Amino acid sequence: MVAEGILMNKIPFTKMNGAGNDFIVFDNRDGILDNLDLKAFVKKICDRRFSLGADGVLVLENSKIADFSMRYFNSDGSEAEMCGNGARCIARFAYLKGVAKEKMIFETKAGLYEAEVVEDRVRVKFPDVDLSKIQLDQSYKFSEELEKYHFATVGVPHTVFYVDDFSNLTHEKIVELGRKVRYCTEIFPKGANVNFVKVIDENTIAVRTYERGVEDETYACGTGAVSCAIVSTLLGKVKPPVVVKVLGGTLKVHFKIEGQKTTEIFLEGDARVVAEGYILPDGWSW
Ligand SMILES: N[C@@H](CCC[C@H](N)C(=O)O)C(=O)O
Repeated sequence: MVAEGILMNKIPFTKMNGAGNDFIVFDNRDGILDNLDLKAFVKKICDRRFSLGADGVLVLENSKIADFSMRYFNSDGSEAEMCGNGARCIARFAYLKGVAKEKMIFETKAGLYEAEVVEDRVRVKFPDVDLSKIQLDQSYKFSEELEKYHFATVGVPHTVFYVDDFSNLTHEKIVELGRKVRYCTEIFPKGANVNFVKVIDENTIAVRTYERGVEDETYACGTGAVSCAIVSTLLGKVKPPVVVKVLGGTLKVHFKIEGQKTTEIFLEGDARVVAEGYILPDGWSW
C-alpha cells in the first residue's frame, strides 16, 4: 500500500551530462510539472545527498515558434536565461525523444538557438554577440589575487580572469575566489559566473568555472567556454576555433569576429544520457 502511494506521483526524468556538467531533464509538454513549485522542486532534486543530484535542471516545453522551448534552472532553484551545456543536452534529449530531427531550433530566455546532433556529440549555434557587450581590461580589487578582469554576456554574465597555472588553484581556492567576484554586487548586481583561464597554445585554453546558482565549481560551463574563447581571441591570446579544456572533458568553440559582432558562434562537445527513471515524492517532498 505504502509503495503504491509513493509510486502514484512519480515523475519521469532523464539524467544527462555534457563534459561533466550534469542535468536532470524533464519533458513537460504535457504539463506534468505544472502544479509544482519549480524553484523548491529543483533545489530538492539537485541535492546530491538526499536526492538525485545535478548542477541544474532542464525542462523541455512546447513552443509556437520553434521545435521546442528550453527552461534552465540552476541547482539553487534560480532560473537562468541560458545554459550552453544544458542546450547541448536538451538538443540530444529532444532528438532521442522524437521531438526534433538531427537539426533543430529551440527557444530559450536568451533567444533562439540552433543545434545539430551527431551521435553523442552536439553542436549548438549561439546568436551573434555584440562586441559592445564585452568589456576588456577592467579593474576592481576583488581580493589580493584578483584585480584585472574581463566581462562578457553570452546568454548569461561571465567574468574572465587569466592565471599562469592551476597548480595553486585548488577546488577550495576556486570557490573562495569565485564567491568574492560572484557576490560583488557593486559591480555585478545580478551576480556573475567566474572563469579562470590558462592559455595553452594559440588554439587552446584551459578553463575552470565557478558557477552562479550552483555556487560551486562545476566540471564544465558551456557559456563560460564561449565567453573565454571570444575574450581570449579579442585579447590576441588565441585564434578560433578554440579548444577549451575543462575538468570534465573538452569543448570546442567556433566563431568569427566581423566588425562589431561575433558571428557564427558554435559550441561543440559530448552530451550523454546516463540514466532514465522516475523521481518519487520521497526524492523531493521532505
Ligand atoms: N552551466 C551553464 C551555465 C548555467 C547558468 C549559470 N550558472 C548562470 O546562472 O548564469 C553553461 O553550460 O553555460
